[in-house]
Amino acid sequence: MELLAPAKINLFLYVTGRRPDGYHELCSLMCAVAIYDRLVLRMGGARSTVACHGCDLPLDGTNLALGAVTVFNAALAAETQRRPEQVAIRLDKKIPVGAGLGGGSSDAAAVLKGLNAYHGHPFDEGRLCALALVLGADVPFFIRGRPALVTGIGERIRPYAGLPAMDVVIVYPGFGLSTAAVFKNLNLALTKSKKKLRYFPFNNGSFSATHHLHNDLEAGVGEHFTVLADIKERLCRLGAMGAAMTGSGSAVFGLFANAADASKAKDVLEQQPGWQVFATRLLT
Ligand SMILES: C[C@@](CO)(OP(=O)(O)O)[C@H](O)COP(=O)(O)OP(=O)(O)OC[C@H]1O[C@@H](n2ccc(N)nc2=O)[C@H](O)[C@@H]1O
Ligand SMILES: Nc1ncnc2c1ncn2[C@@H]1O[C@H](COP(=O)(O)OP(=O)(O)O)[C@@H](O)[C@H]1O
Repeated sequence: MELLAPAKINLFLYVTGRRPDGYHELCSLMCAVAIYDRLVLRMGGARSTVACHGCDLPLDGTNLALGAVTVFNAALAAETQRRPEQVAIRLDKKIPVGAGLGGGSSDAAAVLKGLNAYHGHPFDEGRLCALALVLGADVPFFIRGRPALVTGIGERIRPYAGLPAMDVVIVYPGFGLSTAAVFKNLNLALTKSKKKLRYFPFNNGSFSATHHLHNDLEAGVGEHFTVLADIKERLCRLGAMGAAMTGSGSAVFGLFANAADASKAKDVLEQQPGWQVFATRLLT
């Protein structure tokens, strides 16, 4: 079975609070983009394995693709009459790791959905999302896959229809960041998000690339990595309607009105040694 796992960007991300268990409450507009990891699943065998191509990831249960097999098989054994099977996964990694592009989460969601289809859909989408949340806060979004307003720590997902088709240039600056470390470094008192959130037309307004891009995690990361502000400025000079860091970084994206402008910006930015640049589009 062959699966494609798309990356995502956070068009805006507000941190609205902190739970007693340390996780943060968010309000984020998320959309998948057309950059894909490719996974090939071979069913059967004595034990589940993962082999990664294109990057150096752990190959044990901490690999989110393999973790998804364990979570799925445990639920299958406990909640249905079906017999779990071991799975050998080949993962061709295209999404930069630790970039705020959700690659690991998307790999996990793709495996959960793929195994669910293989076994004849024993779980509905709601149950799959609950299994996904065990693997990571971002994983339920990828189960649904459509543009969404995401709240809670990532488990409340409301489809959002107000996103226009847009072209996106994503710049990975050559280093990844740890999501946990970025949240730890956040000064919640400075975000004052609840007040700012009032300005977004949640119910039926449409998204504006010039007004609504925002990321509460950006200031803290930007203090340590000034290259992010540099990337944003260069994207805007090259014609982006707006630019922001995605998720907990390190990647920065710019939104463009058309594919020709996005492609021109990519050609310029990828001259920079160490940067990996993608010209892609929102999967609206
Ligand atoms: C920030 C976001 C925004 O979309 O994306 P990324 O930048 O990671 O892609 C997500 O909330 C990340 O989701 P995900 O990457 O699945 O996070 P997890 O593995 O569940 O959590 C890693 C660590 O980040 C912190 N964390 C994560 C999510 C959240 N809502 N609050 C948190 O405080 C916690 O310290 C947690 O231990
Ligand atoms: N299949 C996977 N793909 C990417 N990262 C993975 C995977 N499995 C585990 N990880 C771990 O997850 C962390 C980053 O995940 P990733 O989804 O790439 O970044 P982000 O959370 O910033 O979007 C890294 O520490 C990486 O080792």
